[in-house]
Order: sequence, then C-alpha cells, then structure tokens
Amino acid sequence: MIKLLHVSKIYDDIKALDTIDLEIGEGELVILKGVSGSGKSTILSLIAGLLKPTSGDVLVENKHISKLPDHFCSRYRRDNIGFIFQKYNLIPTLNVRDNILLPLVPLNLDEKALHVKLHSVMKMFDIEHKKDVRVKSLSGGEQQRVAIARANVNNPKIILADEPTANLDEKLSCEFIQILKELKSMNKTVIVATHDPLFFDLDFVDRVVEIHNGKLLCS
Ligand SMILES: Nc1ncnc2c1ncn2[C@@H]1O[C@H](COP(=O)(O)OP(=O)(O)OP(=O)(O)O)[C@@H](O)[C@H]1O
Repeated sequence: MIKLLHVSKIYDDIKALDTIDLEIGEGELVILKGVSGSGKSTILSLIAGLLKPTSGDVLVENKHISKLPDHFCSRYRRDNIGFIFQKYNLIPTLNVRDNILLPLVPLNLDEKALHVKLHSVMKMFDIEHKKDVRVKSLSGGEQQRVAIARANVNNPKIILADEPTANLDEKLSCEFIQILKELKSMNKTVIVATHDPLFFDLDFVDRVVEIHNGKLLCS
C-alpha cells in the first residue's frame, strides 16, 4: 500500500534520510523507532505528501505522491491520511466539535452528514461529553483524543502518529495503546513514529522498523 523507493531527503546541507526503502501493507501497524533527529517525522511527512523527497519515489496505492502538484497533495491528504501530530495542532480557542470538523470544511457536507461523522468519532474516542468545551480548557489526554477523533473523522485508510505519547503520563500512554489496538482492528494502516519503549513489545504490532541517522536498520 505504501512504498518508499530509494528515498533521500536533504534539508539545506542536512541529510535527513539516506536511500530509504520501505514497504507497508494495507492494515499493517508499524512502529518507526529511532532517537530524536533520526528522520522519523520526515518519513511521516513524505507519506502524508507534506514534503517531497530530494530523490527517490513515494507511492501510496500505486499513486506517485512525491510527484503530485500541491493542490492534488492536499486532496490526497484529506481523502487518505489522518495525521496525529506530537503537539496535536488543535485550535485552542475553538471547541471540541469545531476542531474535529475542520478537515470536513472543504467537503461542504450538509448538517446531517456532519452530525453522523462527528457523533461516530466522538463516541469512538470518548470525547462526546466535552463537545462544547474549548480545547484550551481540556487536559492533555483529552486534547489528544480530540486530535485522534479529528484524524479519523474523514475515515482515512492511513493513520500517521508522530511521538503520540511524548506529552502523556504513563496511564494516558497506556490508554493511547488501547486506541492503537482499536485502529488496528478497524484495518487501518498505522505508522507510529516514536522512541517510547512502551511500543516496542506489543503483541498486536506487526513490525518495528528502526531508523538511525536517516538509514533503516531493518524493515
Ligand atoms: N525543516 C527542516 N530544515 C532543516 N533541517 C531539518 C528540518 N526538519 C528536520 N531537519 C533535520 O533533519 C533531521 C531529521 O529530522 P526529523 O524531524 O525527521 O527527525 P525525528 O526522528 O522525527 O526527530 P524528533 O523525534 O526530534 O522529531 C534532523 O537532523 C533535523 O534537524
């Protein structure tokens, strides 16, 4: 489903990724393990079409993502990708409902369709009781559940999570692991970039791929 073929990424004079080859199948849950600065976020951004490789090719369902013009990249992202950012990237002054609905704005759906999608993800990620609360008043764990609900509201096939437990305590991190299990059971293709050892020995994870200085150690 996802293929990175001989992908390198150079920022100015920093080689963030060095000739990466990686294939991830539909429904796979992959942990991308590596220390800070090893290139994990760069890989997620390439798959999301937020960045273009310096060389090599990124294919998602046989589409050349790395060659799409920006306009088509946004559309590809909207239709296929749910991105859970490390700092959640929510709008603090908007309430939970409006934050979750943001990815749907360009679709011009009617109120009924919006309500069905909103209700489904708020229920799934246990945040419905806070729907009218401004995000800035929520706890860290609640903010993350809003971010996860927003990433899923468009029912994307691919979920990318960047250091999802970086801002969570142990209890909330364990709750995130349960959510991950749920996403896996929904047959989502999931990639989690992390250096948190909590993810390295989970029985429902398909693969742990290690990256070091922009090179994959195993895949
Ligand atoms: N926009 C950028 N401009 C210049 N260098 C960058 C940029 N983004 C990343 N880098 C560099 O590329 C390398 C890989 O960064 P990347 O963010 O992909 O690593 P990471 O493993 O996700 O790290 P972290 O866990 O700290 O987010 C690092 O050396 C980083 O400093």
